[in-house]
Amino acid sequence: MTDVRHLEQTIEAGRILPVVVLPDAAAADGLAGALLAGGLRSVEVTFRTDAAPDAIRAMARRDELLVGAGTVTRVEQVDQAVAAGARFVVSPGFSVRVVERCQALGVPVFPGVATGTEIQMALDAGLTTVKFFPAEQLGGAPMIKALSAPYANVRFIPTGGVTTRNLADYLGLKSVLAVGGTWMVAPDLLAAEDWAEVTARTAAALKEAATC
Ligand SMILES: O=C[C@H](O)COP(=O)(O)O
Ligand SMILES: CC(=O)C(=O)O
Repeated sequence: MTDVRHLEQTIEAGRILPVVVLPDAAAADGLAGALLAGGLRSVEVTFRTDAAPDAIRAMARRDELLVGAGTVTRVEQVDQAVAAGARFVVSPGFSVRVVERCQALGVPVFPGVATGTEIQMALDAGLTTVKFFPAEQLGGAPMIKALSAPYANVRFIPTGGVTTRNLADYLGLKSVLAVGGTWMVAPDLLAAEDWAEVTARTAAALKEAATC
């Protein structure tokens, strides 16, 4: 059983959760090294490609990196993710079945929410940290601020359209645990295995986040 508080503290320390879509698991170790070199200690590897389980397995070998699974929409993906070494699970939406499977396995889960209804589903399931997705399209930081009024104990991980341009708007909110995004692990960088640029963007993002 993973200590959720400790895990959330690790994610909150960097305040950035890179969302990785990796076409080929062969690039996973290079990517892990690039993120660590940039100063990041947590990453979400999405099940948007078949490479996800092998990529998670490869990245989870690095003890200093907290590796989670993203875009987990089905129960069998929870099992695959956990078997590969994922320490947390993220979904773009709220699935009762996915949440219950994670809870049965003792794996922290951050379901996606877009409305008060979904936040209440999370609260009913005993969860107080959720992904807010797709953040910019849903109204961005002002929307989170509005939702935080009635749901004062909920922490959000906004993802979707977050970049260095609007990072501070989100991280300025107490209710935001961290922001998720792809800008430091953009598909063109991963395809080119441009680890120097991944490290540079990661370090720049962390530097900016530290000022918020
Ligand atoms: O795939 C990841 C999420 O959809 C967020 O993507 P984005 O940071 O490129 O908007
Ligand atoms: C949106 C997101 O983070 C996910 O697909 O899990």
